[in-house]
Amino acid sequence: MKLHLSAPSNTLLQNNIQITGSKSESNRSLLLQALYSNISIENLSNSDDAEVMQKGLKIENGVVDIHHAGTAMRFLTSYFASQEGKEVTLTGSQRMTERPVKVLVEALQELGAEITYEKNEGYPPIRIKGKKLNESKVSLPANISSQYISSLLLTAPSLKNGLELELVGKITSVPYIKMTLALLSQIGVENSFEGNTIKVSPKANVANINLVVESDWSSASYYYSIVALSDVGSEITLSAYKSSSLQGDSVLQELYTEFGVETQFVGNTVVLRKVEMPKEQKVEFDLSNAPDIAQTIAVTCFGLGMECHLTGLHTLKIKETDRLEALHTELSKLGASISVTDKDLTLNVSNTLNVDVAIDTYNDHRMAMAFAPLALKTPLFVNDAEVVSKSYPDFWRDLEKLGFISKSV
Ligand SMILES: O=C(O)C1=C[C@@H](OP(=O)(O)O)[C@@H](O)[C@H](O)C1
Ligand SMILES: C=C(OP(=O)(O)O)C(=O)O
Repeated sequence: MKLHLSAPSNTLLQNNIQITGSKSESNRSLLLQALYSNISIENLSNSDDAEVMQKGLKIENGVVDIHHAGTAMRFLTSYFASQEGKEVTLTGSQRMTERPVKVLVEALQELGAEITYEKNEGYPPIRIKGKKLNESKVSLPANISSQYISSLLLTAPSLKNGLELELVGKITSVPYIKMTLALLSQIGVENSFEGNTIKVSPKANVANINLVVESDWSSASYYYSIVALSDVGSEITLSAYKSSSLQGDSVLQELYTEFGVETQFVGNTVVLRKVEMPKEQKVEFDLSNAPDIAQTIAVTCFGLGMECHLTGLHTLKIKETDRLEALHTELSKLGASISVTDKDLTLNVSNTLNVDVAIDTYNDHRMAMAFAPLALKTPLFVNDAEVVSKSYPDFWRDLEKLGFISKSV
């Protein structure tokens, strides 16, 4: 589906949007629920990634296809490795077969798991024969993806002796590890994270508990961008959020003050309000703790004609697409002056803003959603717009609620 997207006739925006549950919290909660059946979940994400996770967890034997869902691929690897009697092949989309899992597979093998590669060493598809994992200590590199660590931690309480992880190197995407540990704490699993060591105690049963998933902050980022690019006085209310969030992307509240967006909590909603911009016309952010909002921020800066220097982006090359290359290509098409390395991005001021550019999305939901707010500045096309369903299936419908005009062409 190719969409042509243009601005609302009134760019003084006023609306309420209900955003689906965090896919990160959902997929963690689902895995814990598979281990402890008396966990219930509220505000589960309606995303493709949560759907494939639910389907995957039901399979006992055979092929589990998790499409583009990185969390499902990584979380299910430890889960199936520790499930005696189950034997599965975990696979996914073409891109998933290019996203590395070696660090996780090797850590699990050291714990006693039986996992083999079906095609290329280090990458899915992988064949897993579930076994009792008897070892309880392992070290692994922590600078490639935090999902490997969360994967081990989620399965840890079901192991006979729990788990002790030693993280080697600079730890990336730390808030996601803390989210995993916080959810373990919520269900009563003891854990600690001191220096480079994480310990999780075993737990046979948990008390009945209802996990309430907060709505997705990464999805909220597109509204931060929309408000940043709209008229002073615009206001969008998002629900349902918690003032003490487990999601690292809630840092948007601070970062977007640089773009004239104020955030206020009213009950379980956040109100985003556009105020006068600060004088500073350049931002520098280290996003190693919030990699999923890099695309949103780069596009906001371009739309506002601001310079930016984003660092800590070393994980972006192995996500749904090489996001650094994708940003470079698509922002250049629009007229940006941009340079990228394998870990940072620099946007210089450019006076060009091309009209009706067709944005390619590279099977990456965040490419589609990050560029959409730019329609407030110039009409554009979005190719393969359906990719948004990976995390936010209602995205285009919600933009229409704000008055954006989207036409399938
Ligand atoms: O654990 C999680 O839920 C996630 C961790 C992050 O990945 P990395 O740790 O690979 O950066 C993030 O990009 C992804 O969208 C979700
Ligand atoms: C990187 C992402 O997802 P995953 O790694 O779970 O596929 C994302 O949603 O931006």
